[in-house]
Amino acid sequence: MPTEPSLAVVTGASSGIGAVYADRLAARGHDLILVARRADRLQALAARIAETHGRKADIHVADLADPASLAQTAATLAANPRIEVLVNNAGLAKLAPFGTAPLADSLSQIALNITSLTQLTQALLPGFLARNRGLIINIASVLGLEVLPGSAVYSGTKGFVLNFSRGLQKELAGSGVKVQAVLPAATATEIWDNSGVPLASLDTGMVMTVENMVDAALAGLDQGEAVTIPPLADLGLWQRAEAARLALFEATRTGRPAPR
Ligand SMILES: NC(=O)C1=CN([C@@H]2O[C@H](COP(=O)(O)OP(=O)(O)OC[C@H]3O[C@@H](n4cnc5c(N)ncnc54)[C@H](OP(=O)(O)O)[C@@H]3O)[C@@H](O)[C@H]2O)C=CC1
Ligand SMILES: N[C@@H](C=O)C(=O)O
Repeated sequence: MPTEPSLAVVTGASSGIGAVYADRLAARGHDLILVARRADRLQALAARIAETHGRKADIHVADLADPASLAQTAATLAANPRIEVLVNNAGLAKLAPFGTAPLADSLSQIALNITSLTQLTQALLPGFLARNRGLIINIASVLGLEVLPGSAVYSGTKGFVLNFSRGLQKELAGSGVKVQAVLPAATATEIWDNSGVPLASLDTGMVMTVENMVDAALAGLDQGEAVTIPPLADLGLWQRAEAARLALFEATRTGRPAPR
């Protein structure tokens, strides 16, 4: 009996990193559900995917920062047992000093980067666990590891994505459900011009193409990496940082105040 190809959901598929993930997952044989607000962009991508890869891409137009639209999206996805992959990619950056930034900018970053990612994961995970099969790719950022002036809220949201992913990885260990956190560094997408820091103002030598970013992230996935930092050549740096982080945590489990 021929089986239907698995379905991959990509949020924020209308541009940048999400659009390339959609292309690459289609090339790997997945049908797709493309989620974002801009229907015209999603339709154009769905047509390209059908033509290039012969895969079916449905579009789901939603504002994931809007609670009602998010709830409707979560319910629709939860009801689809063919979904095997969730790429939590939709994200927003507003890079400005917190003290003077509009509160709405902070809250919209939290709503999209944290709340929607959490709610969509919660919607799909029970089905993944019931079928003991699934993959969740959470797009964080290297700005989840470091904070620059102007990135307090954005970095906070991406720190959440990294730690949320770590928690899921521990809870799901031994199951057929895998979670990868991806921490891109600067990548040439629309996010920059929308963030208040124009892409053209960045040192071009530090900016990756979207295609290179996604292909490196998928190479990390294929090698079983739990956390992938696409431009990081020296994996030992990450391993030493992780070892130091765990040693620091262990050193707090004394139950006593430090002598100082
Ligand atoms: N580019 C970079 O340098 C880096 C990016 N990242 C992360 O990568 C992810 C993708 O960003 P990137 O491709 O760069 O940026 P883009 O701005 O190109 O893409 C963002 C995507 O999110 C969607 N989106 C934005 N707001 C909403 C919303 N309210 N509801 C639904 N979808 C929404 C957009 O679609 P639409 O407007 O049609 O709704 C778009 O498809 C983000 O999580 C970002 O934080 C991490 C590190 C570096
Ligand atoms: N998305 C970028 C900031 O706008 C980043 O995470 O580096």
